[in-house]
Amino acid sequence: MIPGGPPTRGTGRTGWRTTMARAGDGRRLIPQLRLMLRMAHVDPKRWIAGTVAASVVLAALDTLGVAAMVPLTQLATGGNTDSGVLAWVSDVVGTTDRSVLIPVVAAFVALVFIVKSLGALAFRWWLLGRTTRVSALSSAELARRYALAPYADHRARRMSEIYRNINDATNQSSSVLLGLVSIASDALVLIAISIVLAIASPTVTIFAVALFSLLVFGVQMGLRRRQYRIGEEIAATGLAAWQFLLPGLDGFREARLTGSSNAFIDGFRDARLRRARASREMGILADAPRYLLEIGFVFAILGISAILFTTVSPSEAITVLGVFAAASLRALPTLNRISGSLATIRTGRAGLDIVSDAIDELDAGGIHEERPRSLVRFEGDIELRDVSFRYADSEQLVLRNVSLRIPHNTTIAFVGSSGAGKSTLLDLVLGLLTPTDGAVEVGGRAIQDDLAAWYGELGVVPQDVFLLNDTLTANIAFGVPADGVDRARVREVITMAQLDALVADLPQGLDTVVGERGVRLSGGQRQRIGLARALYRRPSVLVLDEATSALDNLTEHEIASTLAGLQGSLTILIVAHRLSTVRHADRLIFLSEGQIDAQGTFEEVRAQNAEFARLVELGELN
Ligand SMILES: Nc1ncnc2c1ncn2[C@@H]1O[C@H](COP(=O)(O)OP(=O)(O)OP(=O)(O)O)[C@@H](O)[C@H]1O
Repeated sequence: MIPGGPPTRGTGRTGWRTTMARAGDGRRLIPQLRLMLRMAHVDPKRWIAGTVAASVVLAALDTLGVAAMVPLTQLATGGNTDSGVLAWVSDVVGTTDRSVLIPVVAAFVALVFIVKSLGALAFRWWLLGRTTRVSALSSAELARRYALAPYADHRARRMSEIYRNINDATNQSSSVLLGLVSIASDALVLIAISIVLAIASPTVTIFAVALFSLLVFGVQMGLRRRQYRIGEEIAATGLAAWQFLLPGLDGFREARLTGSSNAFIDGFRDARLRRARASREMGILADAPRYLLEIGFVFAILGISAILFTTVSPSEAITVLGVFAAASLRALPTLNRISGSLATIRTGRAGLDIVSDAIDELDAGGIHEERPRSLVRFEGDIELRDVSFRYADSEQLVLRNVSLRIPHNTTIAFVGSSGAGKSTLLDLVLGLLTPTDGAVEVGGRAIQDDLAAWYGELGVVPQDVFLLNDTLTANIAFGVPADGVDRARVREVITMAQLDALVADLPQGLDTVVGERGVRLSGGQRQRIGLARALYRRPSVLVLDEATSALDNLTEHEIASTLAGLQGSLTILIVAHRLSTVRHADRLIFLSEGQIDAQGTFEEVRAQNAEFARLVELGELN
């Protein structure tokens, strides 16, 4: 573990501590599973009906197969064909000749087992299909809720936890579902087998059921808590693995330059090794009951033989033993599967707890509805009325009673020293953050009333432009399906963002793949693509957040002239440290410690505010 590196265990609401406290809390299981099925848009009633129907058919076939062993063993041991089951069988087949009856009954038994095995395989196929689908759909739904969560909540989350929850925890959760359904259908089979055995010999049945129940119950009670713990360890190590992998690979440059790549990967390796140990223990604890059951079976055979050979005739004893052996042949794998399913459920519970806690937390935060651009548009001046803001995890107000009117189609630049609150103010105007007090209105309407409509008005150029691994066109039309892209508009914004020379240089022009696996672009080129992307949407408000920081002087000058050309035709909001970017704004807003200290033209603010004058002098805005 690297000093100061990521903790190996989560401590958030969805972390391991909460799960530890609840290990074994069976009351939450059904509501949690219902929640998961709801997330996957699966109707539990149809699911349960299908499972019960299939399980009943399979159990009936099982019963038939085991029951058919009675006449078969009776025939083999020379039982009388004039009475009982054998008389009925001879009647159906139409002969009492054993050389005909034995192969016919044996063929029937074989047929029943084949049909039952194929049926069981089909049921498993269906069940696995349903549970893996639930896993995929609930994972996608969780990802959707994370992606549509309020921005402030998102910023407070750890990416490693989001990745772990969306991937590992949903997989663990669906294994609980699979385990439960498997147990339900296996239990039906066991009951059916016990009924047949009880008809053949009640004493043997009571003995066998008591012995196996005791074995299964005893072993499972012993394993219970350990299996929960293993599930928690798997969830915790999943989180730890992401926590080391992300800085090691996402933070590649920093890791390389600080010589900490190996330390991060060592942390990742330790987490994976811990997980491997937990997985091994999980496998052993799931398998161990099987061996104990097999030993139990041998004792059962000995015990039953002792009972039978001392109480009934040898031929009757052999018949009952034959039925018992056939029943055990079916019951043992079923019991083993039940032990395995119980292990899966217990180790999967940690994941289910994590997913349901995450959903509770996401639901409490609310969800942003994405809608197409509304017909009722936001038009007019932007007005901040007495806006104060505090981040949820902090006591201090970052902005205090800010009141400000931004007239329609003007260009406003926000300036101030680092930490003054510029980006926070911008996020409030964008509607990404909600004021703690006060309101942001446009044309007299609060933007929070219809955020989707407000977002439709905005074109935002961030400091760090996110590039899709796709063509330049797709990167500019961001999110618009290929057949819906307005190529003429793409060309227009390419020119506006001073990208013509770049396009001319690219091997396939606008259709060149850029980004991760395509042509690498410089920081300045990325920022210009960001500008083209923002303009493509024909915004009525263009927002640049440190968006010219990576441009060389010449490009910055050209972008500034593009902005100057746009000035007056739309509202432009700029946060920048560069003097040349903010110099020609209609108005500068100087922020200091969360309040507006001065506003006016560049020269007016310079004359009014000593701190701003000093920043200009020090070249901090240059
Ligand atoms: N998520 C957060 N939780 C708590 N405090 C925060 C959070 N984000 C920012 N802050 C604090 O809010 C204050 C304003 O930050 P903000 O990023 O708005 O400043 P800024 O003027 O844009 O700074 P810079 O020019 O350095 O980007 C800072 O003191 C910062 O530490």
